[in-house]
Amino acid sequence: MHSENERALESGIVTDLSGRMTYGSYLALDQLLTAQHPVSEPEHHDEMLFIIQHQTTELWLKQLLHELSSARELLARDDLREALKRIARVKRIQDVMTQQWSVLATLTPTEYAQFRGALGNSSGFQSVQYRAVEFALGNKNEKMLTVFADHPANLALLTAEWEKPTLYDEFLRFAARRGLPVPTEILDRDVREPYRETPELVPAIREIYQDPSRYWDLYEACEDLVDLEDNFQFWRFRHLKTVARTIGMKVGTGGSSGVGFLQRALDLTFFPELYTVRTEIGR
Ligand code: HEM
Ligand SMILES: N[C@@H](CC(=O)c1ccccc1NC=O)C(=O)O
Repeated sequence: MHSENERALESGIVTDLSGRMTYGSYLALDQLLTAQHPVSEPEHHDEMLFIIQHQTTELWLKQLLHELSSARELLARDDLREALKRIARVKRIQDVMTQQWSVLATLTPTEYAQFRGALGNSSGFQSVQYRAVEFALGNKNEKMLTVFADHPANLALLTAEWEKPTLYDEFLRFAARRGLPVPTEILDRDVREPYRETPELVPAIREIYQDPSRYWDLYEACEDLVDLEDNFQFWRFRHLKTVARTIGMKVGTGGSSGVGFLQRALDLTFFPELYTVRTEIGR
């Protein structure tokens, strides 16, 4: 059929692109594709993968922040349906981020050890976008700001996030406007503090779970938030497991104990009452 095994270009295809917007110019590919700078000498083959894995994750983190900020604003404007649309996308992005660990898992401890020394004290712990996502979801920690003291733009980004209500704060304010008994101590809380479990909130959540058809959109929203937290924990878990298989129990380049430090993040929760209510359902 196609004996030459070559596709003819159609006459309408634009090939003279001078002075026009192009794929590369629109996407700033000259910058994006020249931003990989291996530091190992001689250059280690696997360092490129290490860089690309982090850079792609940072791009997705940027998109997560974009969606989470928008979800929060939509909730503040009482537009729960649109906010849930944003969260649906967040969940899909988290799936990709978690799946992506399997690529880095092809990096053996032997290979990584050959360029780890070149990384100095750099560490994912210093990811400002990761920290901003954690803040947006309620895991606020003022001490984390000190890590960015050397970088005014990052410090400004994270400080702004630290001062904003979390996604859960906005959801609970919305629920209160819908007439649910959200305690005022939550509505008036200092949003720069980590979100802490408030037992007095559980009855409001229980009301939603006991009568789904009455509160269908809120019910759906609660389950979406639980999905989001689950997904976040899956990402943390895959990170932990990748770290364990790559550096074992070595201390981290960022100065932490390594696996033990990452393990303790798995005990954190963004939406505690959404889990507590599960113990009470059907009682
Ligand atoms: C072989 C690959 C990796 C190893 C061995 C590793 C190791 C570690 C270690 C030991 C820590 C604790 C902080 C420290 O003392 O350095 C850490 C934190 C962190 N890493 Fe990685 N990591 C790897 C890949 C990645 C990738 C691909 C990302 C994606 C951006 C990432 C993001 C993070 C983040 C966000 C933290 C802070 C976690 C928290 O505060 O709970 N890491 N990593
Ligand atoms: N903390 C890692 C180093 C590391 O993974 C890393 C180094 C530079 C930039 C990002 C990194 N990723 C996650 O921590 C280690 O201790 O080997």
